[in-house]
Amino acid sequence: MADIDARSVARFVEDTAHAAMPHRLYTLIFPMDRPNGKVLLGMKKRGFGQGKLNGFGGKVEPSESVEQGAIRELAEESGLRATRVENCGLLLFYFEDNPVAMEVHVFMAHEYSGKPAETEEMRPEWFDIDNMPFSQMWADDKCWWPLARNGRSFVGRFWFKADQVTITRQALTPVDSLDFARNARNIS
Ligand SMILES: Nc1ncnc2c1[nH]c(=O)n2[C@H]1C[C@H](O)[C@@H](COP(=O)(O)OP(=O)(O)OP(=O)(O)O)O1
Repeated sequence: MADIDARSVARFVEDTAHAAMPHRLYTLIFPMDRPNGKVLLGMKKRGFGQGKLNGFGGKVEPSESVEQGAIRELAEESGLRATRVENCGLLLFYFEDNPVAMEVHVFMAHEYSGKPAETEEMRPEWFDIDNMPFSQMWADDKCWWPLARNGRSFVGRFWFKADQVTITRQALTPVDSLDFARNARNIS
């Protein structure tokens, strides 16, 4: 699974090559119900990733932190208001037909209020954390979900073909801390 060590992944995110590379910031947040072993996913009804089950999230606005963006997107897409979140992963996606990389900051929501409600963008549904519907999710999710599910922080890089299904190369590693990702910003 992991083909490079944690420091080299961290260095990649920090180094000048990545810093100079066009990339856009996104969030991805998973409301967890640990006592019942459940996670809330949403069926994406429109736009990028339509027809896939995923966590909630989207583009980070210039005026907000990635954490604020994750909480906002969760509220907009599911109706839940997160009150305790944890940054658990960083995913970098490259597509062969797009020069702009996606830098996705992954969160777990451990405490939240409200009831999940269908929105224009997402249809929420609870799933068993040990029986995830990977065949309906992005192809990378089955690689890193076991780390997230077990409370490990991780950094992953995935190179996709234009079909948005086929992964041609990947690197995934657990990390002790995601502090190095705190200064994330959009590069255009
Ligand atoms: N490969 C993969 N695995 C897991 N999750 C994702 C991917 N690729 C992705 O894009 N994602 C996630 C990251 C984000 O949470 C969404 C994509 O955000 P998007 O819906 O395009 O952003 P919004 O800001 O909500 O979009 P609009 O409102 O402009 O439609 O998927």
